[in-house]
Amino acid sequence: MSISDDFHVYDTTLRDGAQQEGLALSVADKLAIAQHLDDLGVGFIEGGWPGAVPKDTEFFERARTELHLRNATFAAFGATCKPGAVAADDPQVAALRESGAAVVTLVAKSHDAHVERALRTTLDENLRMVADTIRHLREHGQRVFLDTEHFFDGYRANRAYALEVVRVSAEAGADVVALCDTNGGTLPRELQDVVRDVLESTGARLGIHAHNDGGCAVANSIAAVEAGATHVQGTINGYGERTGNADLLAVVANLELKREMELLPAGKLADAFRIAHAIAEVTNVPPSNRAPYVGLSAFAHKAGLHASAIKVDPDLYQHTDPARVGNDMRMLVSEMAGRASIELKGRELGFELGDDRDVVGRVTERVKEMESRGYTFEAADASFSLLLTEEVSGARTSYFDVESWRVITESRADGEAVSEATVKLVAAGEREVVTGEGNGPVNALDHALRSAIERAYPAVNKFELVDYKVRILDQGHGTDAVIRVLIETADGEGSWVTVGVGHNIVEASWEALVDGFTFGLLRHQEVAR
Ligand SMILES: CC(=O)SCCNC(=O)CCNC(=O)[C@H](O)C(C)(C)COP(=O)(O)OP(=O)(O)OC[C@H]1O[C@@H](n2cnc3c(N)ncnc32)[C@H](O)[C@@H]1OP(=O)(O)O
Ligand SMILES: CC(=O)C(=O)O
Repeated sequence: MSISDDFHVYDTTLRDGAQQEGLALSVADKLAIAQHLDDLGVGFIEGGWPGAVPKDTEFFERARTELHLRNATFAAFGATCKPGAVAADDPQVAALRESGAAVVTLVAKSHDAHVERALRTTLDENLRMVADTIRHLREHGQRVFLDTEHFFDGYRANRAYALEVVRVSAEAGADVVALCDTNGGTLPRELQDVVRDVLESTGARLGIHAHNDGGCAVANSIAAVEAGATHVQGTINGYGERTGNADLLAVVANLELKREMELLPAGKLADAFRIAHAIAEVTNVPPSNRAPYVGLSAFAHKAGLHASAIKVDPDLYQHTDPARVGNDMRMLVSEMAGRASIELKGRELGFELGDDRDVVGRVTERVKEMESRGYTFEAADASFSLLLTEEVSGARTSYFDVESWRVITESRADGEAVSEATVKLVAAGEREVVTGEGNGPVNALDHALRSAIERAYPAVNKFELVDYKVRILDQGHGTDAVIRVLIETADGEGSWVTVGVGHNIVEASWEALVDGFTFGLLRHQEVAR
């Protein structure tokens, strides 16, 4: 059962979202996403087009027994019957009937040129197809929503016909007529005027289905709701064909937080961040950091002036409290930092620096100076933490003293290139001279370093290099350029990022590697010996 019929939050991630280039969902993926959507509390989940896409037919079959929805109602998507045919005899309409979905969302033409040129039939025949299919499904006990393809372009070309499609649909029994901005090029003010006119002229219950080709899908959805639409369609993370559909979480968050509408079950908006990211894991499409509300950067502050005001009151630089959508405020430390940024970031990392103006001043200067040489701390919290520890305690955290390291790469007779590293260091009073092999120089150094210190610090065996990023900073200099390396290390419980910079890629990698191990040992509360 849907939560409330007064306003519909209608998700089409599994149908229109799946039309995104590069997104391919298995039936298991679709079931997992449907579960997340139900947990979020949307009213309707459009599961796909049974009868047209075999996976979607299977999805509806399996969903019946494998999913027990608490909040949402399934909708099956499909087209009206064909020109010259009756709905009762149409195999695709039969598939919609047999899907078991309580709701069928029919797509119909509402633009005269599409009826005549794409459907190759008359305007009257299209109206008959729409009415016949709606009536047929209603007689078989299904609720019908109607998606009017290309509605806004159709309205511009032939207002009377576009309105007639809405009227006929409502009279035939469609509960909602969703006006579709299929090509996504309509602007909010025009869209709002059209929605108002359709509402006044037809009295039908209206919905909105907006695409983002002009970058206005969320704004258009809100504009439609403000003009009287009571059904809003969209997708999680704005997935969809071309530039995507309206990002449903942004639409809902805006309406709940800025218009005081209650659309999801109480408290569920605070799951938005978690669910957007959980669904991105299933789709295997990296989530955009810059997504409104749920992006990692949505509440990340970099400019020093912002931080100084946020110190007084976070609301001074935030449009809403990130906790309301399950996100967090983050401070970014960079060359644009001021004292306040350092103080707030320090607090985030567990350092109370408020009373120590000298330390804050020194750290600010060091960050600016190091960033001017190519370091970046905003993505390397662990290196920044080590820097802070050094300035607070007066000494660099050190678990081992490196005497020297070297690495060679040889091409063997079999054509394979392998690297061998030698590391000489003193750990816990013992001198170690250790070699390590690897499929590249950094891999070899990683093996040698971990062998050299594992006797003194066994925790190092839990560390794993999970990501390695290289960036050439002054590209004009070719092989003489400055190189920045970011290394992410994990220990099964979490991960941390360190940075190294140098003219030599191996030298930069070594710096990031040593910081990575040092931070890891500190994290495991190993005592430097
Ligand atoms: C705007 C949207 O995103 S709507 C959703 C679009 N989604 C999809 O297309 C994904 C699933 N689609 C499919 O699997 C296939 O396209 C199918 C099974 C629907 C149809 O495949 P085919 O029969 O091979 O036809 P094809 O895709 O080439 O053409 C579509 C046919 O539907 C007709 N059609 C288009 N819109 C409608 C409509 N609203 N009502 C009835 N028929 C329609 C077209 O005129 C065309 O008919 P024709 O075969 O007589 O020329
Ligand atoms: C129905 C649909 O997906 C559209 O018109 O964009």
